[in-house]
Amino acid sequence: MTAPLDPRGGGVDLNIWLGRDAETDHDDPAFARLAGALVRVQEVVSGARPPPGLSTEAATTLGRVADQLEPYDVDEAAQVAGRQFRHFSRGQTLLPAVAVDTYDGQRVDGRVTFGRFYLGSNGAVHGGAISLLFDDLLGQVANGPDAPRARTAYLHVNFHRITPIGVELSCHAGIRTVEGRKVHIDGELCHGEEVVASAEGLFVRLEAHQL
Ligand SMILES: CCCCCCCC(=O)SCCNC(=O)CCNC(=O)[C@H](O)C(C)(C)COP(=O)(O)OP(=O)(O)OC[C@H]1O[C@@H](n2cnc3c(N)ncnc32)[C@H](O)[C@@H]1OP(=O)(O)O
Repeated sequence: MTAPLDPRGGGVDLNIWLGRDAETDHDDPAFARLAGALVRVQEVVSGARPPPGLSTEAATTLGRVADQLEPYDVDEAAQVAGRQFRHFSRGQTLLPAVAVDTYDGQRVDGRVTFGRFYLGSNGAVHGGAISLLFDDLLGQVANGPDAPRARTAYLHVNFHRITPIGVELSCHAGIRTVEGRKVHIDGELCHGEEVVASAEGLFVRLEAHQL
């Protein structure tokens, strides 16, 4: 098995617990490395105050990279971003990288550190980034290995305390109830013992014509 690429330099397994690493036709370690490099650029650019000359030079360099990649545009069925199940964030550079510690089919416990890319202001993580984390984490639990595909019908997020950037937080999600096609999932984001945000989501399992 290919070692996951951790943009923060660690090396734990993740996403594999979804059981989706069977979809190896999309596994592309070189692309995952590219996504990891882009995550690093997002992070560094978000926190940098470079001199104008360097900004101009870096913009030219990044433009050149985009020019190189643009001819390889494919439709959704063929794309590899978001399908790197052996790598952090599945190679989807929008998502914060979650390291999964435990998963039993009903509940997941993991860790996440929001970097400067996710800063709202005043040292706090942007609320939209927290909602994104919950949508994906709860969504992955809803879409576990043996479960039918499900979509978020609603996601209710409560922001209890400022969520700090640059600090390792724990994140948790677990199925509360399943009623027919409706899966209710709860989530928490904690700084130490303190719950900084919580979420409650409804995921509706799709019918054949909705896949
Ligand atoms: C591995 C990848 C993990 C990543 C996961 C990320 C998850 C996502 O972000 S998905 C993208 C965001 N979500 C979407 O785009 C969904 C858009 N909405 C839809 O497609 C549809 O509204 C959908 C599928 C959720 C439900 O539609 P439909 O299948 O027609 O369900 P419908 O028959 O109306 O309702 C089924 C049940 O759910 C309930 N329900 C549906 N929507 C809601 C809602 N918003 N609030 C409360 N209840 C609802 C209905 O009342 C009904 O309940 P009951 O059976 O008790 O009468």
